[in-house]
Amino acid sequence: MELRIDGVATRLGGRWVVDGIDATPPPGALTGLLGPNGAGKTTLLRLVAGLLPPERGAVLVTDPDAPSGAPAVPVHALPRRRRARHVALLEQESNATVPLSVREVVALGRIPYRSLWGTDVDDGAVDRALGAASAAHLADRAWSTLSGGERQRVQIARALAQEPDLLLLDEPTNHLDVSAQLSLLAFVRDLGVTTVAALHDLNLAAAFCTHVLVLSEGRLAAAGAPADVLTPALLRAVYRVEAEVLRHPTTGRPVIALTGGSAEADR
Ligand SMILES: Nc1ncnc2c1ncn2[C@@H]1O[C@H](COP(=O)(O)OP(=O)(O)OP(=O)(O)O)[C@@H](O)[C@H]1O
Repeated sequence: MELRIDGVATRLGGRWVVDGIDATPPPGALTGLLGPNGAGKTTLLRLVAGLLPPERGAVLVTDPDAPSGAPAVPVHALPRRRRARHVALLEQESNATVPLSVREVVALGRIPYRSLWGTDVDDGAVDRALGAASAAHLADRAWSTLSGGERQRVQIARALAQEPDLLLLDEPTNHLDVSAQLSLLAFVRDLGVTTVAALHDLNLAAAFCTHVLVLSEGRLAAAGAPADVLTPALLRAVYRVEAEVLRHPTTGRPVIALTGGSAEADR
């Protein structure tokens, strides 16, 4: 799915928390959404998901159900059911108390595909999603008994079960051990689906993302390939840290070595 973020801005609590963002994440690839706490990443993901209408600008997507060559449309104008089939958002918080099994939680991702009368669930899609998220072994467990990392895998499986054309992930590596972080990001990178993931780990972003968007106080501070964007000057300006940017000996990707604390605190 093609996605264009066109001058998007919105206020929350009377403040512009997303303030005029223009970006075109590459279709079919993994884009990292970076920036310090409070920079506006979650809010931008909710705008892109169509859950929050922008006060200014528009989030434009190609409608997969429209004839080819049809113009892009604002995502929040897509009918809800159609949007739910094509756009999946994995949010940061999950409710731990719902009395469902893991398989039932993942099957929630299939709701937009159900016929009006049917109770039919596409077990194949649920199984594929559980497998892809390395959560097949959890299928019969009660959701409320899972650890944080296990819950995160199941949430990812639910988003994948939706078989979206646009996948939006808010800190998907949260709670995951290092091996699960690597396999999740390798999986979504190779999925061929337009994916935007808010990430705090700059080295994971540098290693797996085709493109990164760096937000700072609601504005786009930089966008492009990780090697072009993740420079010491950018890290100092946006994160207030001192860092050296090395090259990975085998992949050639940037490796960020933090060398000092807050540049602000050192002043
Ligand atoms: N409902 C709300 N009302 C008022 N302010 C809000 C609301 N939701 C978010 N904000 C503020 O908007 C700003 C952006 O928040 P957002 O959650 O988008 O940032 P973020 O980059 O995802 O942060 P983090 O890395 O900490 O998750 C923050 O200053 C936050 O306090």
